[in-house]
Amino acid sequence: MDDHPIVVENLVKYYEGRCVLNGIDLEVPRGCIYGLLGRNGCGKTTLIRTLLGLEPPTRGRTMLLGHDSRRLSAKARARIGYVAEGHNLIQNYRVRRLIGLCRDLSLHWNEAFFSQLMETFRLPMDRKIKELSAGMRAELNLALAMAVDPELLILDDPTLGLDTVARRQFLELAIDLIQKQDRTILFSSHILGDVERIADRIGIMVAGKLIVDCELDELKRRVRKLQVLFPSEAPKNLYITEIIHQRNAGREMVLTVADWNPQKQAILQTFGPQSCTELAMTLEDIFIECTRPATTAVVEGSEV
Ligand SMILES: Nc1ncnc2c1ncn2[C@@H]1O[C@H](COP(=O)(O)OP(=O)(O)OP(=O)(O)O)[C@@H](O)[C@H]1O
Repeated sequence: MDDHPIVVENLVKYYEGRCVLNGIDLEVPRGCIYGLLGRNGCGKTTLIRTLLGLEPPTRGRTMLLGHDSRRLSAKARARIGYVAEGHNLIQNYRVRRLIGLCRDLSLHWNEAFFSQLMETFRLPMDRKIKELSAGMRAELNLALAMAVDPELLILDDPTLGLDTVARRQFLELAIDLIQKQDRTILFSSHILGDVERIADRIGIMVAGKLIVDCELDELKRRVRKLQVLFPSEAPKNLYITEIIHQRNAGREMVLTVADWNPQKQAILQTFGPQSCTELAMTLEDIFIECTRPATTAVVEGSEV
């Protein structure tokens, strides 16, 4: 359990009779930066809130740092940093006062690291929270979450509202934190380039299910996009399993497939293609293919 600060077992969550988390299993290893992806409303925030014990599961359970999320002690909570989506902070407090309050309340406050963050973000200490821009609020929230020197940092869309420079600074800080101290980070984001830059493990959720859960390199190795040209009309059905997406246009077929291997290649060859060219894929391409409405393929559980 210690090697996996986040454990999710068969998690099911219903809201008003509607299933929003549908049997999620997940283990995030220590020292990992886990990027949680998914289209709007697929259940990322609900999963994160359940992990933190802010929402009860309907079935299954979640564990943080070896403790059941529903019974996290104050001591365990002190080892976890959390930035909620939307950056809710006490609006009438001035920045300086809020920082003081958080410093007083926290069991572990890393002043040196916090000063480094404030040096980076340069926030106006005497301004009220409600007078800050959305980006400034995001920066303050991040700084406060990181300053408690968390062993586990959970961030729900943390760079929402940050400009390009601030986003890059945040990503560098996150990498710093993880490399120096072997901490674990789980973050959700819609900015695929950022995720690709820092995450080493990826989860992709579709309609409450975790359809992808593997290392980023592994995901890129396993999901292939092929442009295949046939002498006559491209066949409608290749009888190859785990096709994520297939688009036919006359003699041409563009195929996105999980777990491309020699057996599948041999099946393709029986259809006598003239040429088969592999197309480069970014994480964003893979994400788009995996979250298309017709997608049923699953790329998960690949323990590397
Ligand atoms: N308190 C709630 N009561 C009822 N339904 C809810 C509640 N919270 C979330 N939902 C629903 O659960 C589903 C998942 O929402 P959630 O906020 O987890 O998605 P998300 O992936 O974080 O979306 P986004 O990327 O837009 O933030 C949505 O259909 C949402 O409307």
